[in-house]
Amino acid sequence: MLRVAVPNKGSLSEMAVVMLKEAGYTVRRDSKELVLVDADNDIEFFYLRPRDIAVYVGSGTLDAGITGRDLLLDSGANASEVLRLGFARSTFRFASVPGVAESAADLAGKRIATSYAGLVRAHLAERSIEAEVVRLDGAVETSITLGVADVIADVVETGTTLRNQGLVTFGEPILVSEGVLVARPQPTQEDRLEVLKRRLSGVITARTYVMMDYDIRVELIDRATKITPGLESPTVSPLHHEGYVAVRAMVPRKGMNRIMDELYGLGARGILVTDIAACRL
Ligand SMILES: Nc1ncnc2c1ncn2[C@@H]1O[C@H](COP(=O)(O)OP(=O)(O)OP(=O)(O)O)[C@@H](O)[C@H]1O
Ligand SMILES: O=P(O)(O)OC[C@H]1O[C@H](OP(=O)(O)OP(=O)(O)O)[C@H](O)[C@@H]1O
Ligand SMILES: [Mg+2]
Repeated sequence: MLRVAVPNKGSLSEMAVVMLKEAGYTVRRDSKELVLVDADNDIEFFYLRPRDIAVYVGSGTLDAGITGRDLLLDSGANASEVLRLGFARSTFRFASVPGVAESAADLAGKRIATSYAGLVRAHLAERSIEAEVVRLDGAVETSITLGVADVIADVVETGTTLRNQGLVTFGEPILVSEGVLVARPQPTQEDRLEVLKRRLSGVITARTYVMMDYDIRVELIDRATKITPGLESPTVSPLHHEGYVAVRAMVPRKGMNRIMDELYGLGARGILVTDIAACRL
């Protein structure tokens, strides 16, 4: 049975659970449930603190886990990213009151407050910058006002929290993060892990693409399939109505309206879009 860690709270938790559910797994119904066996799918889920997940996976106690790239790198655990999950996207950045620093070089001698001390220390060491790292649990944006730090390094998504505290980012982002599936470099249950990966990839594809169907005159088929090339090749079937074919292709959800307009302009009719409930490519 594959043993998998799932975030039990915080920004990653809800999206991780929704994704597992869409992938056909049993998910917990109440937040007091910490361990859940999904016997039908040969998998056991452990609901754990997001920050601890890479540690469990790296130590070999659990086979895989869902966490953030920033948490994985901060932990220094012997685990690596095996799939990007596309949710909880954020950057990890330095910030301060305007005028205090312009680039990483200005960090020398400063006090830097963060919840990600491992990540910040590694970043400073790579650049041979000597600075003091003040490790805090959260709400680090307030630490400058309260006088314990000159600079912060924290998760930035919309930038609202920083703005509310009168802070501005400086320098290049330390990291671009998102939810990821992590596992050990040489997993023991490789086949079972592959099934989990394939199921989660299926959810990502089903969210990213839609299925498009349309009818078009045979002589326009080459031009039409340039607009909808599909992932490998579109399906083209003859229609009872002579001179026409039906085309079916996956298209990116994001561009579907532009694609429909283009196809209609070319002469396609009966253009239908349907959601993909699940897939294995
Ligand atoms: N506003 C946000 N937008 C996107 N991702 C975020 C945001 N805040 C935190 N994260 C991500 O969530 C993970 C941290 O999860 P964790 O549960 O430790 O903190 P949290 O989401 O801030 O929750 P809490 O503050 O309730 O502890 C990291 O991967 C981080 O990048
Ligand atoms: O750029 P924004 O959209 O404002 O999001 C970023 C904020 O979200 C998270 O904080 P959270 O509310 O989880 O509090 P925390 O600092 O206590 O973790 C993160 O730590 C930042 O503070
Ligand atoms: Mg937080």
